[in-house]
Amino acid sequence: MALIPPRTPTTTPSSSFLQPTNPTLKPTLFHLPHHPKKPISAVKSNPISTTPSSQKWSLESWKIKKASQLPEYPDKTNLESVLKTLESFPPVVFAGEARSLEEKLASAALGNAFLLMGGDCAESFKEFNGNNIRDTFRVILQMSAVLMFGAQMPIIKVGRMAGQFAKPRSDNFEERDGVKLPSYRGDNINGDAFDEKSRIPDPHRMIRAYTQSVATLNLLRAFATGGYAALQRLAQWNLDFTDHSEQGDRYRELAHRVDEAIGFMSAAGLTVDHPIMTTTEFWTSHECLLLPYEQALTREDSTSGMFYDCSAHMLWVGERTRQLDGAHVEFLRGISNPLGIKVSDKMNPAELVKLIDILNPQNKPGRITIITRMGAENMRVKLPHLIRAVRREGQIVTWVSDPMHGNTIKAPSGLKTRSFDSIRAEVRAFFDVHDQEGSYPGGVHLEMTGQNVTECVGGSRTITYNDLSLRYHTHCDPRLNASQSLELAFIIAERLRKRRLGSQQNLPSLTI
Ligand SMILES: O=C[C@H](O)[C@H](O)COP(=O)(O)O
Ligand SMILES: C=C(OP(=O)(O)O)C(=O)O
Ligand SMILES: [Mn+2]
Repeated sequence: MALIPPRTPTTTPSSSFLQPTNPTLKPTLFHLPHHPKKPISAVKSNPISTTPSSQKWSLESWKIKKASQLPEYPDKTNLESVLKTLESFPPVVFAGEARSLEEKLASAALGNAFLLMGGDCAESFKEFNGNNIRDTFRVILQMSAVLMFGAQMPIIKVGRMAGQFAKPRSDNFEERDGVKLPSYRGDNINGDAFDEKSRIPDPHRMIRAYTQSVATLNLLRAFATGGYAALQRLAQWNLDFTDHSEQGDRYRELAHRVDEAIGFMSAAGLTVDHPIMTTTEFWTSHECLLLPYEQALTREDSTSGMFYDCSAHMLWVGERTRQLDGAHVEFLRGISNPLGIKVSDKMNPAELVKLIDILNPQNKPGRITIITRMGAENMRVKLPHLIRAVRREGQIVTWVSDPMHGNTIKAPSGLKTRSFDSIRAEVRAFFDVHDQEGSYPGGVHLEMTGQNVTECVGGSRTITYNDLSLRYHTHCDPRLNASQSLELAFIIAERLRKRRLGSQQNLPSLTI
């Protein structure tokens, strides 16, 4: 893999990174056409202002666009020097891996695989240790086993891990007891302690985030391929605290059935020590928010001549930064990784069609995952129109539900939380709408952890408002704990199972 040329010094070293520093960098080579689609006729007359995708893209073309949610670094020289260092560092992932994830996502778009994306809302420097990484990985493996059992199709496992640091915020400031400070924006930008110094954006945090990402991915790869993830060990993934719970019992029962199936395969002479059985594939993703960092880790792939953001396999654009003519969309259209688009109830069908066209002009399957997050009621009203508009244009996308971000509420104590019931209701609405529209529910995107935290209320081991403060450790949004995650996986698996049986027997309606 060829590395990008060293950053050309800016003419005005102190200028904001919102200004172009080197407009002569090579444009990307776009993919060859894969799937012809109809012209975006419905959108041609749309007044929404856009970036013509014919305009030249470069690594820095985002800098002349309006960028929301980016920090203003006080010391620009320091920033430039950190970015140069990051540019000289090795990529975190390899482009070929991102391409292989894209292929898997293409099969989820057609209903032949299911995507499980999960991890912290915000990774943190403080909670960086092997046990946390292992526990989140382990609960994702457990959920994947449960889903695979129900769906009987491949489960694509993607962690919100090894790079999920930067956070978009609703408010630029936070006020406590009459003191007003800039908001915390993620450990790669500033600190969450409520004091003036912590809240100043510090570019050196990007170096720490990079090293943490690399170490996290190193351990994930070791777990995925070193024997920990072998299907024969399915029973051993059970976490201690699910031992005497409903979820633990259900999981044990499933593990027992898988063990029996493996015993049967082995007796029949099938090779159960094949890598398919003893290793797993695991990918990483995060929100493509902190553009200077993402640019610094973008490399031209020597095997394809295309640019890949090598900070993660998959990147997504957030609900707050997905403006058609904004900097984040401009950056993302030129990188070749598979992309997610977060979509709330504020998105209208014509705008979505246009955004997909900007980011995937060649209509490549697997390139675009639409992650809807709007609450159950909005979902039932809005999602059908989005699906129909995308289908009318012949655009191929993978539809995924994020049942977390449309359901955030404030507990009486003031802590942010989400109720398990509203999360389940949104997942149910997602499946109902896809059944109704004849489209494919391609996956789920969850904020979750392997730890026994008390951040979301409800679940079968009920967490109440009063319990929230017991183990509320998140740096940003409330996460499902391991037991709640597994419970949700069983609910989704049952829905996938019914869908499978329904399609086999042509049953008309399916319910959770
Ligand atoms: O994770 C998503 C956003 O960063 C988060 O929901 C914003 O939270 P806020 O509304 O407290 O700023
Ligand atoms: C910021 C996030 O989501 P959204 O952009 O959907 O609000 C997130 O996934 O943490
Ligand atoms: Mn979040």
